[in-house]
Amino acid sequence: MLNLVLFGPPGAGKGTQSEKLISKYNLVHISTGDIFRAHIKGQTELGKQVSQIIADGNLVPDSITIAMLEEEIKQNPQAKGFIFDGFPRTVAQAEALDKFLADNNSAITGVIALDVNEQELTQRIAKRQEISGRADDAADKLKKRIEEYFGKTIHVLPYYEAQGKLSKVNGIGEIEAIFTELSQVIDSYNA
Ligand SMILES: Nc1ncnc2c1ncn2[C@@H]1O[C@H](COP(=O)(O)OP(=O)(O)O)[C@@H](O)[C@H]1O
Repeated sequence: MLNLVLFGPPGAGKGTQSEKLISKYNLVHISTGDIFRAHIKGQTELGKQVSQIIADGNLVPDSITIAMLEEEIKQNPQAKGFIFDGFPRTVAQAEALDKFLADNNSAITGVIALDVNEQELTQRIAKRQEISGRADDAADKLKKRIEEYFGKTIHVLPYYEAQGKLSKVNGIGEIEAIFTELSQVIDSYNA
């Protein structure tokens, strides 16, 4: 199995690159942000529980997020591997994912962090909001999301670095050029 964590701050391009990677490597894409948004749109119980938290730019509690993630993995028993996009966002989530995969005789293959500076992120998301209309893309909410990233999520990096699983790729430049670099890292896992 090829289990990849695509890591990076809001607006780093995780979604864009995930779409390209799943078709190249035949993986299942799990974006916790997309799943939450689908629940909110479908007005499910979970959706109602998280909609305000997300609109405010805060992280959803670990217990809710981890349970949802595990459910999503279980629903794809035929998967050749997964790309985790937007998960794990806390060290507790990373530990839970490791444990869940180990219990299923699997593991994270590698973690690739897309490196993008804060100024570029803010510009990209301002542009995206014109199209997405996402409430959490508004300037004040975005500020909160970036704070959550640098306050909590960034600590996931040393967690994986200690396991020797972390690679970094420059997330600024042409989409195709970044995709090529990501592919090179992934191909090196099997080499
Ligand atoms: N792993 C997670 N843990 C906690 N909250 C999450 C997680 N994934 C997504 N969310 C919630 O969904 C929101 C949107 O996530 P996402 O679509 O990944 O956005 P982006 O990458 O643009 O920040 C987050 O700001 C957070 O509120």
